[in-house]
Amino acid sequence: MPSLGRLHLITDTRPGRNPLAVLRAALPVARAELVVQVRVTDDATDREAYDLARRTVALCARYGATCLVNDRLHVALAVGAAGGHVGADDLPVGAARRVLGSTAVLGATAREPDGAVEAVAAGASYLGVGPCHATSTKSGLPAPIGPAGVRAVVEAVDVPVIAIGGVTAATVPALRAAGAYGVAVIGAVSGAADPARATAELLGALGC
Ligand SMILES: Cc1ncc(COP(=O)(O)OP(=O)(O)O)c(N)n1
Ligand SMILES: Cc1nc(C(=O)O)sc1CCOP(=O)(O)O
Ligand SMILES: [Mg+2]
Repeated sequence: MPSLGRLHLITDTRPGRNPLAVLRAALPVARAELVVQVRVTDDATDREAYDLARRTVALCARYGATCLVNDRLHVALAVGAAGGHVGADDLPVGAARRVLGSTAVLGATAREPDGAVEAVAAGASYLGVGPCHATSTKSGLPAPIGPAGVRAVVEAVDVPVIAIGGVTAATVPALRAAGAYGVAVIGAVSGAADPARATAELLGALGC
C-alpha cells in the first residue's frame, strides 16, 4: 500500500467550479503529499464521474500524487485509481474492501471512536473524521466535533486520521496537535483566490 499523503484535496464539482483547474494549481505545489479525492455531486452520471476520475488519475501520475474516488468504487476500479472513500450511505467498509482488493487505499468516514474501531476492523486503511468545524460545503452534517473529537478517534485506532470539515490553514495546528495525520479540504483550496498559494499554506501548516 502506498504511503498516504497528508493533504487531501476533494474535488469541488458544484456549478461554477473548475476542479481540474484547481488540481493543476495544487499538484505542482503538493506533489506526492497530495491525495486527490474525486467527489462528484449525487446527480452526476457515472460517465461524468468516470471522465473526471480518468483525467485526475492522469494528472496525479505526473506528480506522484494519489487519486482516490469517493463513493463510486466501480469508477475507482475502471480508471485505475489507488482506492476509494466510503461513508454511512455507501457500501459497508467490508464490502468496499472486497470490491477494491487487499492492497487498495480505503478510507472510511468515522465520527466517534466506536465507529472508527469498527471501520478499521472491516478494512479501512485511513479514516476521515469530522466535521471538525462548521462548513457550508456539505449540508446535513452533525455538529462539529472539534479537535477533542478528533483526538478521541485518534486514541482509539492505529490508522491515519484525516480531519475534515471547515479545515483551513489556521485550524490545522490544533488538529495536528490532536493527533490528526492530515487534513481533507474542499473550500480552503477550491474557494481560494489563489489555489496554489492556499495549497502551500496548508502544507506549511501541516509541517510538510
Ligand atoms: C476524507 C474524507 N472524510 C470524510 C468524507 C465524507 O464521506 P461521506 O460521509 O461518505 O460523505 P460524502 O463525501 O460521500 O458526501 C470524505 N468524502 N472524505
Ligand atoms: C464532504 C464532507 N464530508 C464531511 C464530513 O464531516 O463527513 S465535511 C465535508 C465538506 C468538506 O468541505 P470543506 O473543506 O469546504 O469544509
Ligand atoms: Mg460517501
